[in-house]
Amino acid sequence: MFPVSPNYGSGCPCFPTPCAQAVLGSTSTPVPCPALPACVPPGVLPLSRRPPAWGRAARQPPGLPLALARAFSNNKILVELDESSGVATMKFKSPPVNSLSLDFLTEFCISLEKLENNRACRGVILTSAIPKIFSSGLDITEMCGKSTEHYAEFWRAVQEMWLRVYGCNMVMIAAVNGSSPAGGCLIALSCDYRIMVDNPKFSIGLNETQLGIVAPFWFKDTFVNVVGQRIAERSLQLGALHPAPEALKLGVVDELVPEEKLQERAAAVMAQWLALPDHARQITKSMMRKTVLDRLISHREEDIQHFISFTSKESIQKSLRMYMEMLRKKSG
Ligand SMILES: CC/C=C\C/C=C\C/C=C\CCC/C=C/C(=O)SCCNC(=O)CCNC(=O)[C@H](O)C(C)(C)COP(=O)(O)OP(=O)(O)OC[C@H]1O[C@@H](n2cnc3c(N)ncnc32)[C@H](O)[C@@H]1OP(=O)(O)O
Repeated sequence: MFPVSPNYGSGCPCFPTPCAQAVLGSTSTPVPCPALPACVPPGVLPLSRRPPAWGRAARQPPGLPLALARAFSNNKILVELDESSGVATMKFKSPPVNSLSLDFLTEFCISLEKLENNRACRGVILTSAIPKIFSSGLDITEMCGKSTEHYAEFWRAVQEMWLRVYGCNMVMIAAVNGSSPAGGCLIALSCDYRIMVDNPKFSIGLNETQLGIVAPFWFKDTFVNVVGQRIAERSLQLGALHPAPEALKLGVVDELVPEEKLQERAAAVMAQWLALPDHARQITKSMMRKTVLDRLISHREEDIQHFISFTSKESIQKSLRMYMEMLRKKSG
C-alpha cells in the first residue's frame, strides 16, 4: 500500500478509505485528493475539515422527492435545515437564559459538526428561542467551586465551540434577538455577520472585567478583528455592555432591525452571502482568520492551564460568587 498524501484526512469524502488520487504515486509526489481545496494558497489552511462546496445546495439527487426542511433537536438547541436553500437555523432554547454550560457547549459542537458534514448545508443562522436573551454567556456555575478536572473539561469545550464557529467554512450569521453578554457576545462576534433587534434594552459586549475576570486573548483577538484596536481596548477595560444602538455605532453589530423582521432579514443577508462561489469566499475567510485561530490552536493546553490556575484563585472564586449572588438577588 502506498502512503497517502499529506493533505489526506477526515475532510476528504473518501476518508477513511483513500481514493486513488489520495494515494501517493510511485514518484512520491504528493497528489491531493481532488475533493480537497487544492487551490488553497500555501500557508492558508482550509477553515474546517469539510471540503469546500460550490452551489451544493442547489443539487438534488435525481429521482428523490425534494426534501424541504429537516429538524433535529437534542435538548438545548433546535436545529432546522432547509435543504432547498442550504440554510440551517440553530435556535438556542436552554432556559432561563441560554447560559453556555458544558452540556450546552457539547450539544452546540455536535450540532454544528453534523451540519458541517451535511453537504446540503452551506449557511447557519444562530438565534435564540428564549425571549429577550440571545445567550447570557458562559455558565458561571461551571466556573465556581468545581474541581480542576472539571475546569479543564469545561474550558476545552469553550475553546472547541469558538474554534468551530470562528473556523467554520459555512456562512455564519448571528440573529441576535436579546441580550448577549460575554460568551454570548463571543458567539456573535465569531460569525460572519451580526443582525441585532433594534431595542435599547438589549445589550451586547464582553463584560468580563465587571465580574473581576479577564477576557482571554482569543476573545480579545476576535473582538479586535471586528471593531478595531481602540474600540476593543476601551470596551474591554470597561467591561462595557453596549445597548443595541450603541453596538451598531461601534460596529459590534452590523445592522439593527425590528424584532419581527429579524429572521426575514437574516435569510436575505444569508442569500447574498451564498450567492458567492463557496470556495473563493471560504479561502478569503480562512486568510482573514487563520492567524488568530492558529494562536489558540498552538497554545491550547497552555490556555487551559492558564484558565485553571486563574479560576482556582480564591480571589477569583470570591468575585464570581459575589456576582452570582448579585444576579440571584436581582432576580428574586
Ligand atoms: C492574567 C489572566 C489572563 C487571562 C485569563 C485567563 C483565563 C480567563 C478566565 C476566565 C475567562 C472567562 C470568560 C468568561 C466569559 C463569560 O461569559 S462569563 C458570564 C458573563 N455573563 C454575564 O455577566 C451575564 C449575567 N446575567 C445577566 O446579566 C442576566 O441574567 C441577563 C441579562 C442575561 C438576563 O437577565 P434576566 O432575564 O433578568 O434574568 P436573571 O438575571 O433573573 O437570571 C435568571 C437566572 O439565570 C441565572 N444566570 C444568569 N446568567 C447566568 C450565567 N451566565 N451563568 C449562570 N447562571 C446565570 C441567574 O442567576 C438567575 O438564576 P436564579 O436566581 O433564577 O437561580
